[in-house]
Amino acid sequence: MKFIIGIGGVTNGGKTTLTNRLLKTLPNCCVVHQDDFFKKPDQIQVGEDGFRQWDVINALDMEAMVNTVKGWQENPVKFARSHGVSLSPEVEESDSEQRGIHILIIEGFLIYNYKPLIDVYDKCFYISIPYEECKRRRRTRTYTVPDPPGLFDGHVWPMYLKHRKEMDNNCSRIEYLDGTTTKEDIYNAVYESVQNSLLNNL
Ligand SMILES: Nc1ncnc2c1ncn2[C@@H]1O[C@H](COP(=O)(O)OP(=O)(O)O)[C@@H](O)[C@H]1O
Ligand SMILES: O=C(O)c1ccc[n+]([C@@H]2O[C@H](COP(=O)([O-])O)[C@@H](O)[C@H]2O)c1
Repeated sequence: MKFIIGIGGVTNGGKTTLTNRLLKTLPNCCVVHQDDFFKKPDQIQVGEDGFRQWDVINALDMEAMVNTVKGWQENPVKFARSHGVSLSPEVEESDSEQRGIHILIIEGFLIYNYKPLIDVYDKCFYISIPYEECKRRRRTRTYTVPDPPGLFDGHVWPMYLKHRKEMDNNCSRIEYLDGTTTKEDIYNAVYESVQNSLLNNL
């Protein structure tokens, strides 16, 4: 069985933290990080506001991201091996590539704002945190391209609000998580919800 989990959420909401924990506990679990598909800085347009427009879907090579997801869908065993993910004995010892549960986590801040991806998820999660907490966490973070002064209020947060509205209209299956509760509580809620869905799908 193949099963795809979406972990979306606002920047610094805790997506990577949650994903890394799930990767350690879910069987045969691979990941696709949306951040790995950012285009190069010289390909990112400068907007009328004077900022490079990083927080829009065009800043990402979404075609390449979808192709990576398709690669997993076509052969999750091959994908796991080529990404150094260890497989359960049930899968390793079987002659059939189809045996066992294969899980893919798709993690990122705009994973529910791109039409070709919306229908791939078996489970959709979204982590939110309030403005002040988001701004505080973002200040402690260094991206490959550091934030210029004013980027958060001038671009990041307004784009988040816009995409959030778009996403709420696009996808009705999302389970919302409060990113200000503890890492442990968030992980437990998601793990339990995934387990229930896996049992129902068997
Ligand atoms: N539940 C939480 N409570 C407090 N801090 C958190 C929580 N989850 C993540 N963080 C912290 O917030 C920051 C951003 O987390 P990260 O998982 O990298 O976010 P994202 O991948 O959504 O951008 C990190 O410093 C992380 O330790
Ligand atoms: O990873 C990069 O190359 C990169 C370069 C410039 C900006 N980013 C920021 O990455 C943010 C999304 O990632 P995340 O992990 O904070 O959800 C988004 O708000 C962008 O402004 C990321």
